[in-house]
Amino acid sequence: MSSAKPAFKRILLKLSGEALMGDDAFGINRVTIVRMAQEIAEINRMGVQVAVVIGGGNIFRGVAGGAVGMDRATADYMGMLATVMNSLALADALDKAGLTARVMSAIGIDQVVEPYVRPKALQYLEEGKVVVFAAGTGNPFFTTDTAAALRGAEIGAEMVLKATKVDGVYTADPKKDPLATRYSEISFDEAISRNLGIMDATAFALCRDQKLPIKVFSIIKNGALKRVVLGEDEGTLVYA
Ligand SMILES: Nc1ncnc2c1ncn2[C@@H]1O[C@H](COP(=O)(O)OP(=O)(O)O)[C@@H](O)[C@H]1O
Ligand SMILES: O=c1ccn([C@@H]2O[C@H](COP(=O)(O)OP(=O)(O)O)[C@@H](O)[C@H]2O)c(=O)[nH]1
Repeated sequence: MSSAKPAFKRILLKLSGEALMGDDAFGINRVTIVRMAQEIAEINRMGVQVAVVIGGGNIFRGVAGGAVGMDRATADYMGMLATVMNSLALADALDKAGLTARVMSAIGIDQVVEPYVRPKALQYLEEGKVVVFAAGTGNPFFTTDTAAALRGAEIGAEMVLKATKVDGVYTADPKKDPLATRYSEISFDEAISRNLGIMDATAFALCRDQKLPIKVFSIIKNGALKRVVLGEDEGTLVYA
């Protein structure tokens, strides 16, 4: 076991919903979610307080519903409910990995999970429990990236760790432009002015205003989360 000291006391981890699909076409891939839970358990055991915001794109995306003629706000509520399902699956996997996880929802569904109450979330984190924030911000027209920025700021996280399908922020979308190159770091102002599609502008602006740095790194690469937490060179740092 490594005796290296983590660089953070409290982090907010954003997991892309689509990344939960693994190699499947949709839904939650068992192997992927179990591996993620184990990686979270590893950093939690190093003494890092971990809060998680999870996306819902593997199940439903509001924009997709809106595009086929659904009322956008209704479609967004469906997207938020999708994040609740992912949160329950992740909490279950975290429990099986030996951790204690608590899911807190931004929308009231008290029979399923407890509501988000900030002091309660802080208490859980202090106790070493992993808190999974479900239902995004609780508002349509937002994303779970913005929820990650919001909750990260609220709980006083030192950094937002965005685990996604790409291994950092590129000069252009690397899935569309094979010539795109990766930044090792980039300022919020530059990321916003260059319109880099890795995160929406609302999330970037909130983190910039709160001086909350973001690290974008690969969810696919084994051990990347631990390397980020140890302050090693991994992914792209977005700074204020
Ligand atoms: N400049 C960029 N650098 C890196 N990734 C980008 C960039 N622009 C767009 N992307 C896309 O952003 C996605 C990562 O964001 P994420 O929120 O995890 O995905 P999604 O919204 O598809 O669930 C990547 O799959 C990548 O294709
Ligand atoms: O505060 C929020 C967070 C999410 N969503 C909805 O939930 C969906 C899933 O979230 P997201 O697309 O951010 O997930 P990810 O890209 O991480 O899979 C979004 O498309 C929105 O429809 C929303 O309306 N408000």
